Amino acid sequence: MSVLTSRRGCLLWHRNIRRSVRLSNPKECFLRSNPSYLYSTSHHPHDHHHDPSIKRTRNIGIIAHIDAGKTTTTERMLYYSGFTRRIGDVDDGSTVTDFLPAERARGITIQSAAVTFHWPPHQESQTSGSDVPRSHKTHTINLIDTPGHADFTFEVLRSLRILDGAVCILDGVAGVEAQTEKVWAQANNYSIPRIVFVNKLDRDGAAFERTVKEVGSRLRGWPAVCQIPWWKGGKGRFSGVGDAINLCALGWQEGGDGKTIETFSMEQLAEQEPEFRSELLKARTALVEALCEYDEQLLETWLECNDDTLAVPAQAIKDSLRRCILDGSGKLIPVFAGASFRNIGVQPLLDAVDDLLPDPTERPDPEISIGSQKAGLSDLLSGKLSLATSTGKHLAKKTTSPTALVAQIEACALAFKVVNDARRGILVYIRVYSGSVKRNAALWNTNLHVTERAQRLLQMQASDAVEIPHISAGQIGVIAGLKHARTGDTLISFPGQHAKTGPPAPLNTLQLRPIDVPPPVFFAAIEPHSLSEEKNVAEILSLLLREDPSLHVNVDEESGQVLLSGMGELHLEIARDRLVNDFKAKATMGNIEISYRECVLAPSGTHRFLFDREVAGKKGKASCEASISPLEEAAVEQDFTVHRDGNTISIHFPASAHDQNGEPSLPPDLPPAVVHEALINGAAAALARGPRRAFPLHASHVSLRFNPTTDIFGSDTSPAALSSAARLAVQAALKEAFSNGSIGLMEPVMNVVISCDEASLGAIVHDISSARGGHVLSLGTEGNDESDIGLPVNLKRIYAPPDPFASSAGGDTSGPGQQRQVTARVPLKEMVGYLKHLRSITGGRGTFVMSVDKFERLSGPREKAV
Ligand SMILES: Nc1nc2c(ncn2[C@@H]2O[C@H](COP(=O)(O)OP(=O)(O)OP(=O)(O)O)[C@@H](O)[C@H]2O)c(=O)[nH]1
Repeated sequence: MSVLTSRRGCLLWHRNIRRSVRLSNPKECFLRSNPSYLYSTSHHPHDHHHDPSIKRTRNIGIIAHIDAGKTTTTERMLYYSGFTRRIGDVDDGSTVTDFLPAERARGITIQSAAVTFHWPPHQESQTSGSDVPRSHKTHTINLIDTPGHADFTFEVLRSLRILDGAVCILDGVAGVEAQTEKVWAQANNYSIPRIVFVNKLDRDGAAFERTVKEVGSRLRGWPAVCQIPWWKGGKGRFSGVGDAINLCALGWQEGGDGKTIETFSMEQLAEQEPEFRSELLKARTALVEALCEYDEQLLETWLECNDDTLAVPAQAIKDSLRRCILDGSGKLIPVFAGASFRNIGVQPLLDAVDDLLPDPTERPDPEISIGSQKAGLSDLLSGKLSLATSTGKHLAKKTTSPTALVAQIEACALAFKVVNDARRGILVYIRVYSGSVKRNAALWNTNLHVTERAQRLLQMQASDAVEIPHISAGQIGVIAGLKHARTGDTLISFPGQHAKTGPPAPLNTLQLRPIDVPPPVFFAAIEPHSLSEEKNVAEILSLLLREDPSLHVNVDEESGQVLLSGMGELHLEIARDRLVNDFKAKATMGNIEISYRECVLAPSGTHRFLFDREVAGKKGKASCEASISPLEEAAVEQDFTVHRDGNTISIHFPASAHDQNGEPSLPPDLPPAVVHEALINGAAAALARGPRRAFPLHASHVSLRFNPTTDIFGSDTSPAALSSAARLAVQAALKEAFSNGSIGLMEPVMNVVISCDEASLGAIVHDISSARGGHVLSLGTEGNDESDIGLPVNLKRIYAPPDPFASSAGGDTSGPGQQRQVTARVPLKEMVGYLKHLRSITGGRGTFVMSVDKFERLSGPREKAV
């Protein structure tokens, strides 16, 4: 049984225990009643000599379903912080954060921009006094904007991994939507502390109670209602909120800019809004009771207040909320209320960001990969991680110990966004995880293996920028002028590093919070309007790829056709907009099509290819042997193996070709790393185009055999010649497989989650399983279905104030329970245009999300239909 279903029992249990050990030690009493003291002394694993202002830094994001009001809320935040002089309006396209023309036109956020502002503004802050709430001291807020559409999931993931906290905005009419659930689950994976803001409470049909219950049923955490909506006189205009933490009401003037907030004490409410006052008292009791189930410290305070929930100090409640959400599990979810568009509720939400969300030093150690090991960054930096064993022979040869090497790392940062700014050129947004990136530092890019100099460092304020001398751990900033760094690359600064090969291995492979990008499933041909445009179009495409590495470009070796592939139709449409409208490329994008794959069904023979031709005016000669087999049958135990786009490529050197250290013996101008890269790139190019229908290969294993004595021809053997030899040898193997009839076709199969009401369930299941060739995996009732997302929550116990405008069906706990959730696996081809169909069979109420499960071999009749 869960904690939540045994609320009362659990409370009593705590009380008994606590009563019997009544605190007698004054120091312990002090610690318990001053949780902030506990915070400041807590030792944190990666708390290495941070600048004190880091405690007052919040790196947060706003996550929401499309149209929930993220942009509107951000704009209000910037306005109240004094950052902008007028309130931007999404509908007239003048907002600060959505600054790409494509975003303005669509009114959706497709690109994360980080904006730095201060809350509260300096003139309103207080700094003296130890019991001053956090929200009275000026904090630096780095707000990272995240996109809301499913096609931009990787944008979302890339932003999520650098956040320390998030505000999730819900539409108070639509409630919790499919995309919100998806992003919420991703935020759970990254353990990001979150608070919820129920927006649009001014709209007809707004239902705070229903939305709160959906927070419980669909986000699977306990909603801790911190504010309740205030409709004047019970059913009038939405004009403010009741604050259950501070026990007061906050009122906003109709039609004003929202800067002036009128506070109403409980005494005033007793006179003017007695019913609202009594609801607020209920909310306070429910809040304290809920927190006590998760937090013994608050339970203690409550007992000290003689069980009077109203006597519990506001600060103790804030500290408790903070502790309860710090682990990022989403088990308890603080809920706030407002209507950003009417300028209601935004300032208290900002206070909650300061008060409840963590500073960078309170976050868990960031994940890294180094060589083939996975670990935490502080384990590496503190020397706890044993590097020598991971890469054995590489480090053994070095004279410096790995610990001493690690100690020399000056800075470690993650590039989380690349933006082409019309005025400033290419801007790379970074988050620094350790040390400090200084102006002019040489930065080694551990993904691309190049060094670049950070010539200018900026702090971005949406469309304005301020030059800064360094960006230190925990902070977010921008490097201007980098030529290579892409979204997702790790940059390290290591004094005395070699400009070409970077820091010594394995430090040169250090990667922060790596994420897996699933394979692209849609593609379209890009046709430059003329030959002279080709180069320009190629440059723009490479910039698009730097911005968004979930886009891929393939140039077909034979036809010369350029194919752009991505995660979804909208993903490619936006790329086209960027290409044609924003970058003015003179090119056309063809139809968006499903990206099938080819696979090898049986192992091929071994093919040797001797390449002997002039490449760019220079003689090139090299040879190589290749064979190809189905991945599951291959014994992948070669000297050197890499995974590429769902395939593996191995290189095997004959035993005679190794030196005494076990490294392949190669001429000095062709070191192992160069030979590996050239051969792998050649093989990967061959795999990009299958012999049957020109689709990329998938689930295949290439084995390359390379003998330096017979395959290298003195100075005629360049890396380009090696690549060509490998490519042509693999192509020969593929050709053989094709002529033997052993090339199959594969299609992307999606995991689909459809939310609908009970009435449309039958029609949806029938359509999915008979018309679309899908398999229904489960039919859950939201809220009852035990999934791995979190605890099942007992809806009946959740507190929320009654909705004054509830429809006849609403108002009881069964409301959200009627929602059903269909989980199915369906071929992507059958899901094209599904939203329209779903809307028609559900009267517009059904929603769905999907993600690639895997590629599956096509059966005979389906294969013919391709
Ligand atoms: N009535 C009302 N409308 C609102 C409120 N907040 C936002 N809106 C409207 O809702 C629409 C969507 O708001 P946005 O701020 O663009 O939403 P978003 O979440 O940023 O959307 P994307 O950028 O598309 O993901 C706009 O037309 C807003 O004017 C609100 O509090 N009340």
